[in-house]
Amino acid sequence: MIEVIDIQKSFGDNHVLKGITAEFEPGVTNLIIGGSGSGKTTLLKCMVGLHQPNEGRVLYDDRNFTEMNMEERIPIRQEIGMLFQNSALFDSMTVEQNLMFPLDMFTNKKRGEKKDRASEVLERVDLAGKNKLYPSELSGGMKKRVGIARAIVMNPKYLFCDEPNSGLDPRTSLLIDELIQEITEEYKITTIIVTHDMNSVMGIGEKILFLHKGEKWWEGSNQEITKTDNQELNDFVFASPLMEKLLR
Ligand SMILES: Nc1ncnc2c1ncn2[C@@H]1O[C@H](COP(=O)(O)OP(=O)(O)OP(=O)(O)O)[C@@H](O)[C@H]1O
Repeated sequence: MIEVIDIQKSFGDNHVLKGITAEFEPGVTNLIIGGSGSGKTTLLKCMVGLHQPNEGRVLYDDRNFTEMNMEERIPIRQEIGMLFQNSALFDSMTVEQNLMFPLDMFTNKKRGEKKDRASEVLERVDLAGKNKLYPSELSGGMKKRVGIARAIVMNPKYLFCDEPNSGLDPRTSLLIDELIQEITEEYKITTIIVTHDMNSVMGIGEKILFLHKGEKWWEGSNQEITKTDNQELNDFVFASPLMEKLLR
């Protein structure tokens, strides 16, 4: 479980996060949603240590990440998988080399073991046999799958996904969402997804945190989100006329 307790973050005079407190459970997909500029990415960066919050704490299974120095954070960092918006694969490396990169960096496994692990995770994301391809030879959806495979290659306890559907068509988005949800359940990962995609919210929003102007405005599930009378949340959920038609 990850807990954030009273997280505050400012950039100069811009008070972006105004005291966020939340819990993220393992084995379920936790979504952070909100309008542009509401502070979603800033919260995610505070959680993984890319930003230092001005106030508050981030606890990884009761371990106070915020007060650790760089060296003390290493074991927790190794338990974190990250899926970036653009998949962030190394273009000059094959799929297999991309997958072996974290294993080369952080483990003493033998080459054969690393290759086996790369093949194992590729199979898990339905890309068996694509080891020798380069990212330029893959579709956007396949790149995301490789990104997911790389994020889980170290068997993470925690998985952070920043806009996992950006740039994908609706059908591929759905498949990527389902894959993330399956992996989360299967390996009991604490998964946190930053998104503003309402399809994802309705599809895999088991636990949803809605940020508004740097505050936790609402939290609940996708079952509850369409029934709230919270005005700002309704404005977000029903921003598209299609959602209005389908869900009202
Ligand atoms: N490194 C930074 N330096 C200064 N200001 C920043 C920095 N990062 C974010 N901000 C500011 O923090 C606010 C929240 O930005 P953030 O990226 O967290 O929002 P968001 O909810 O993720 O938005 P979006 O959905 O558009 O990605 C914005 O006003 C932004 O300008």
